[in-house]
Amino acid sequence: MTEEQQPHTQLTTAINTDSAVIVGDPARVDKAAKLLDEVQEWAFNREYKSVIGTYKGKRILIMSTGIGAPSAGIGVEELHNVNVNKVIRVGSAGAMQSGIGLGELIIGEGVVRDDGLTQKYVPGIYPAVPSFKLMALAHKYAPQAVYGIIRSHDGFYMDDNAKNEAFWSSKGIVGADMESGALMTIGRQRGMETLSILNNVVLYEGDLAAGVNDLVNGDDLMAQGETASLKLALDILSDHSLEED
Ligand SMILES: O=P(O)(O)O[C@H]1O[C@H](CO)[C@@H](O)[C@H]1O
Ligand SMILES: O=c1cc[nH]c(=O)[nH]1
Repeated sequence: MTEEQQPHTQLTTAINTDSAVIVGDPARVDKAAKLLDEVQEWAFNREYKSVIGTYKGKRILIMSTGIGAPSAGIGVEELHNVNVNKVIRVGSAGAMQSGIGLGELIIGEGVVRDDGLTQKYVPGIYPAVPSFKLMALAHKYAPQAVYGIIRSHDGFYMDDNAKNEAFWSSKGIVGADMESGALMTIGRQRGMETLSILNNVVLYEGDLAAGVNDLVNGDDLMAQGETASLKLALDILSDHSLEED
C-alpha cells in the first residue's frame, strides 16, 4: 500500500475510500458523477478518468479503464495499491442468448477468460468468479437482471467472432465483454471483492458495431440501461451490510 501517486491512474491513498466503480468509457464517469453528491474530480490521465463523490453517504470512486483486459488490469492493480478492496465494473455487453433485450442488465456469475492477460497471471483452469457478498446484494436490488456466465475476449473485430460466439452461446454463456475476466481474476489474486454489471447494447446475433454506436449516440433503451447499471453498482457499494468489512 502506498501514498505515492499511481503512475497510470494518478490515484493515491488520499482518495480515502475502499469502494470503486470502474467503467470502460471515460464519458460514463461523467454520467455516474451526476448520480453522486459532493463530487470531486480527481484525475484524467490516459484512459483513466476518476471522480470521487458520495452516494447515500458512502464515499465512492468512479474510474474509467478504457478498452480491454491490459488497461483494466492496470486499473485494478492501482486501485489495490491505494487500498480499494471492493470494485464493481459497470460496462456494456453483447447478449449471447436470444431473448435478452437492449438495456437489460447482465450480471456475471463467472467469466470465461478468453483474454490473453489473465492467462499470464494464472492458468486458464483457475475460475474468474465474483464476490458472493456483492452478488447477494445484486440479487437484493436487481432480482430481474439476467444472471449467468459471461465471456471476456480480446478481439472486437476478429474474423472468427461469429463462430466463437455461436460456440459459447451453445454452452449457455449469456453475454460478452472485454474486461470482467481481468477484474475478477486479478481482483481475486489481490484479495478484492469484485462484481460485473453489464448493460446489453447488442441483441444476440445483432450488429455489434451498430449496437455500440447506438450506446454512444444515447439510444433510449441503452441510456436507461446505462443509468440503471450505474445506480445498481452504487446501491450495492453503499449498502449498510458492507460497513463491517
Ligand atoms: O462499455 P465498456 O465498459 O467499455 O465495455 C465494452 O465496450 C467496449 C467495446 O465496445 C469494451 O470495453 C467492452 O467490454
Ligand atoms: O458484443 C459486445 C458488445 C460490447 N462489447 C463487447 O465486448 N462485445
